[in-house]
Amino acid sequence: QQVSIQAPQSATANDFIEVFKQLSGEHPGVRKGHAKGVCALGSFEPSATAQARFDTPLFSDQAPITLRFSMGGGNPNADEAANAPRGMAVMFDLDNNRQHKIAGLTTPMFAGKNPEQFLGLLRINYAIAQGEATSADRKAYLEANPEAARQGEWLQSHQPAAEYTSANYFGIHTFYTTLTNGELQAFRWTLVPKAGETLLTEQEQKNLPKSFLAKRLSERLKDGPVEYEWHWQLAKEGDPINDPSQVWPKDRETINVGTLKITESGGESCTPINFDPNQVTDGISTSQDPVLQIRSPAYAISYGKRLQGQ
Ligand code: HEM
Repeated sequence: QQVSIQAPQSATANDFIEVFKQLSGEHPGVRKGHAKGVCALGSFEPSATAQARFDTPLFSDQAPITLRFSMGGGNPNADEAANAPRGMAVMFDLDNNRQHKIAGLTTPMFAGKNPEQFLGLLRINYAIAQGEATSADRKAYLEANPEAARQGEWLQSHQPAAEYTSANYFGIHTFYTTLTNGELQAFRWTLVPKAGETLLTEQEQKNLPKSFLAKRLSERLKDGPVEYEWHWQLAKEGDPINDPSQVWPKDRETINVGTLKITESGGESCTPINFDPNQVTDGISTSQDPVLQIRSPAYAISYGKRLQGQ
């Protein structure tokens, strides 16, 4: 197979399921992305500011939440000390049988401005693993597709968090919310641990076993709940809406829309959930970010396969 430094012309949800399988092998019954993870439970308390400014049932009342923390990638035995993205997914159980879902990463940006750039990067990684391409090919690809390089650069220049609950998680994509005056406002979210970030030292990274995050989580929760503030950054005219490889300027107005409190971990309550972030409640809508859009069919294929034991 010829290695191309151009991103492919097209990328389908099935292309991703295929390349995840190539990169990580077949693991029947588990998620095709973020295969390794742990469930948690808790509650969400909206802030008075969120209730005053945004017209959505997401902020009507306190709500139970079901969460899953995970390692990026399709390997259920992933090394948790690696400089790799981690995920946090939350389902909010709202009144009147409504639900809202979010799923973010520990990196502020994604590895590509569109699915094609990300797919090209994964294909080069696979070609390298097969001995059919070299790191020079990868470098040439990233020079031709600089947006696909940003997430990797960020990961190389930041130590991973010491615990699942001591990291910031970024929603990355743009969503819209309805203001109480009826206008639409574009926003991006971040979950910020109230106790702050703690990072692995390079020494710990070398010595830790492959799996330590689920244990650290259950030990942490023995000391009491862990809390996150949920920050919504509001767009200004001209901010990139549909490009998840670009972050917005830090000075944008940011609202603390509420507190997520995590009380328990373990069990299987999150296993049968498809945390598709396009499944939003009333008063919230999705942007046309093509990476956000392709997540629905990719998650649905993965969900269907794992429910069938494939
Ligand atoms: C082309 C882009 C992407 C593809 C093809 C993709 C694919 C997948 C797949 C197949 C799953 C497993 C779903 C399941 O079986 O329930 C998954 C899980 C996940 N993805 Fe993505 N993803 C993409 C982009 C992103 C982005 C941009 C983020 C964060 C902003 C993200 C965060 C997550 C998280 C946190 C999970 C784990 C959810 C859980 O715990 O169930 N993904 N992804």
